[in-house]
Amino acid sequence: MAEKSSPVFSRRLLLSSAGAGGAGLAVGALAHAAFGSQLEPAAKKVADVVDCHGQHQAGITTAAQDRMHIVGFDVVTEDRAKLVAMLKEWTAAIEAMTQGKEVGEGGAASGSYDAPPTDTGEAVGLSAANLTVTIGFGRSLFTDGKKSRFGLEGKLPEALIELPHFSGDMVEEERSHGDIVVQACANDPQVAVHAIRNLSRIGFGTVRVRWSQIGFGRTSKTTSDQQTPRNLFGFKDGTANILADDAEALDKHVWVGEGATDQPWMVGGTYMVARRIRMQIEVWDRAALREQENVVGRIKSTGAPLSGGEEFTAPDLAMAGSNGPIIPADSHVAMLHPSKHNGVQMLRRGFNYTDGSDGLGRLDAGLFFIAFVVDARTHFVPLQKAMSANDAMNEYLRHTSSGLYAVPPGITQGQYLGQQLFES
Ligand SMILES: C=CC1=C(C)c2cc3[nH]c(cc4nc(cc5[nH]c(cc1n2)c(C)c5CCC(=O)O)C(CCC(=O)O)=C4C)c(C)c3C=C
Ligand SMILES: [Fe+2]
Repeated sequence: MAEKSSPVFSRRLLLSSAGAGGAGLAVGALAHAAFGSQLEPAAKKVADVVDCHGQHQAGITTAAQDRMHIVGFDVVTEDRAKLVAMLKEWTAAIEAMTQGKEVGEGGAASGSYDAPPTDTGEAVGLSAANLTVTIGFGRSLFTDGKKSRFGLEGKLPEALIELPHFSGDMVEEERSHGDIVVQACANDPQVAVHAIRNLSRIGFGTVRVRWSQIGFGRTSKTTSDQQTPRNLFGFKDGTANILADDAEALDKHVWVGEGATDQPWMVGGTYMVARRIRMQIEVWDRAALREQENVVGRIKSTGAPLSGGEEFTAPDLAMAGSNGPIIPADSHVAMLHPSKHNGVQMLRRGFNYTDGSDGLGRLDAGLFFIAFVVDARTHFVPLQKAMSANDAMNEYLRHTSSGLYAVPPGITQGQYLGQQLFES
C-alpha cells in the first residue's frame, strides 16, 4: 500500500481560497456559480493524505489513527447490478474523501440548487486527517443460510466462518455481523463521521445501517515510531502488536497468500474480527493495583512484563514468583502469548469507545476490538476460546457484539473496491 503525500486540493485550501468574497455572496443559484468558480486554487502538497490505492486496502497497516467510525450494513436490494454500482460510487467517494476533497461533482455547495448536495458538507475546511476507509464482506452477503445471494455461488471463502458462541458472550445480534463492514479511521472525528455519513447517503436504497460504533482513541500501535497508547483500564495496549514494517509477520499472520485460500479473489486480502467489548469500568477502578497488574501480566506504569525489563522485553512466562509464575498463568498476556497458540499473532487495531452511561450510573465504555488475521479459525477462535475460558480479565469484560468479515485486497486507480469478488 502506498502511503505518501499527494498533490491534491485540500478542503481547507478550498475554503481559504474562497475567502471573504465567497462569504459575502448572496444566496441562490448565482451564489453557487460564483462560489464554484472560486474553487480553483493551485495544487498544494497535503501531508496528511493516505493513498487509498495499493496492493492491500488502507487502514490495516496504516499508522493507527486516533478516531474511528465503523458501520455494519445490510444490503436491502436483490439486484447485483445495483450493489456493484453502489460499490463503484463508494470507491469514487472514498478516493475523493481520502484526498480531502468533497464528494461528487457539485460537492457541498456548488451543485444544482434544485438537488441535494453530493457532499454533506461538515468536512469542508478540514484536512484529509489521514482518513482511510476499509471495507469487508460478511458471510451473509454470500448466503442467506439456504441459497446464494447476488450470484456469488462458489465465492464464499471457507475461512469466512460463522464465529462460534464463546463462553460468557452477551452478544447482541442487532450490534453484530452485517453484509458489509466499513471502517473509517482518521485523526479528526468529524472526518471519520463524514466519511461514513456520505457512504450511507450514497447507499440509500441499496444498503441500510445495521449497527455502527464510534471509537475515540486508538488502542494499538501499528508502526514502530508510534507511541503505545493506553486503553480504558489505563494500561499500555498494542505493545506486542504486528507492525507495518514486519513484512514476514504480515505475510504469515495477516495477508491471505496464494495457495492459502480456496478463493483467488481473496489473495492480498485479510479477515477482520470486530467485537464490541464493554469494560466494567467501576469494578476495575475498585481493584487494587496488584490485582490489575496480575490480570494483565504487565506493569501499569511502564507496560513492561511482570517478569522484568522494559516495555518491549519479551515476557518470561516460566519465571517463578512467590506463588507460582510471576506472570500469573491466567493473566491476559500469559493466556494469549504466541507461545501458547502455535506461534500465531494478530494485527490488533481497536479503539476505546464510550456510549454515555447505562442508566444505572455506570459508564457504557470499553474497547471496540478489531484484529486483522489471515484466518480466524487458526488466528482468532483458539485465542478467544482460551480467553473466555480462563483469562482473569473476563471478570471485567462483557462481549456485546461480534463480527467476521472478508476484507478484499486493495485496488489500483480505475478499479472499484470489491471488484476482485464481483468480476472473478
Ligand atoms: C482474542 C483476542 C483478544 C481480545 C478479545 C483481547 C481483548 C482485550 N485486550 C485488552 C488489553 C490488552 N491486551 C494485551 C495484549 C494482547 N491481547 C491479545 C488478544 C486479545 N485481546 C493479544 C494476542 C495480545 C498480545 C499477547 C502477547 O503477545 O504478549 C495487552 C498487553 C499489551 C500488548 O501487548 O498489547 C493489554 C493491556 C483489553 C482491555 C481487552 C478487552 C477489552
Ligand atoms: Fe488483549
